[in-house]
Amino acid sequence: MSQKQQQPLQSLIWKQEALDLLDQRLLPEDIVYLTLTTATEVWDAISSLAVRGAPAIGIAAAYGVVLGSTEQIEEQAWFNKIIDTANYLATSRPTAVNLFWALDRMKACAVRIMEQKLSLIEAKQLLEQEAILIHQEDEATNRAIGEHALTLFENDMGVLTHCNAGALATSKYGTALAPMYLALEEGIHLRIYADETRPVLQGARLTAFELQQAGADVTLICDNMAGMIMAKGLVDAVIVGTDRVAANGDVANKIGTYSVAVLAKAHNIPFYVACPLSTIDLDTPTGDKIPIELRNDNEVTEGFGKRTAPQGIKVYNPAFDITPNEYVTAIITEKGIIRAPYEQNLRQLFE
Ligand SMILES: CSC[C@H]1O[C@H](OP(=O)(O)O)[C@H](O)[C@@H]1O
Repeated sequence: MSQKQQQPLQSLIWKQEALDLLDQRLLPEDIVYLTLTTATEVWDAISSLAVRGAPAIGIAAAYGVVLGSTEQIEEQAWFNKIIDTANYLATSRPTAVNLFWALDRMKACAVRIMEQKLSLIEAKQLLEQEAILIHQEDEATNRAIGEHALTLFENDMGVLTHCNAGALATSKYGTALAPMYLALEEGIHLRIYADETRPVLQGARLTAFELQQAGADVTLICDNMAGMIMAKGLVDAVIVGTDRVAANGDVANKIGTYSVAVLAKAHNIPFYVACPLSTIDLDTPTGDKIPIELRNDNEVTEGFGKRTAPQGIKVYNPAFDITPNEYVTAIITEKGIIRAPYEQNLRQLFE
């Protein structure tokens, strides 16, 4: 890796009795790792966006279940505590389906453990192994997503992305940013445009940061500039992450994604969504059934310190929006590139 390229920071580091979590609220200025030792601390970290990004949220919650399994006296109480802890962590944020997918995996692991009549020490070790497996699988999954996505990009293409679906939103590589990391490895030059992504600025604070650290050609733009650079012919493709894909291919992602998708369609620019199978929710039939998180007014009126709106102003702050499937050119997964008709083609991924 050249001097100017640096390994991306790890969003989560499991330390057996503790979870070290990169506090993404402080990036890009400060690099601080929180050491979490309880499920409550993990809940707070997810809810406050200290850790964010669908896969990273799922991984953190899985470790949160392990942290909540320590002080049991007998196996039924241990099992009950595991289920209660998982259900508690499920209340931290409503939209990213990876949270619930990871917690369901941990609960299923606890059921398997109970069938084996193990000691509590052995039980906790198996539960910890499941969380570590979720974490390790994510890295391989993201690299596979990147390999499939890179087949869609050519040297010197302009690629726009929204929010942060990079290494900071996952275990490594990211989903939408995975092809950008692989392009760097293979010497393919991509001109990357990162939307700043108001109001929490995941694009400016996180995507621009991690891609600059990696030595990528990244340009930061305000969200309202996306249409203009598309009109100037600077964008050849859009690729974003997602927090939940409905069974019909509708996509929930960071607020502003729908606007980018409509602009891309207007300019005949392909709009790609990158995600692992764990983000595809066949139990939710259409995008309008995906719960959209509403966050605090102050993210809009005084984000990062300075107040930028009158006191008492009404605020609407949905953290996500829905992009209907007709705007989605393809969904790129670890199993390959999925195109319409999404209903049948997504279901086939799980057969
Ligand atoms: C790879 S999932 C990233 C996904 O999560 C972000 O939301 P948040 O930062 O609020 O967790 C955004 O929707 C990204 O596309």
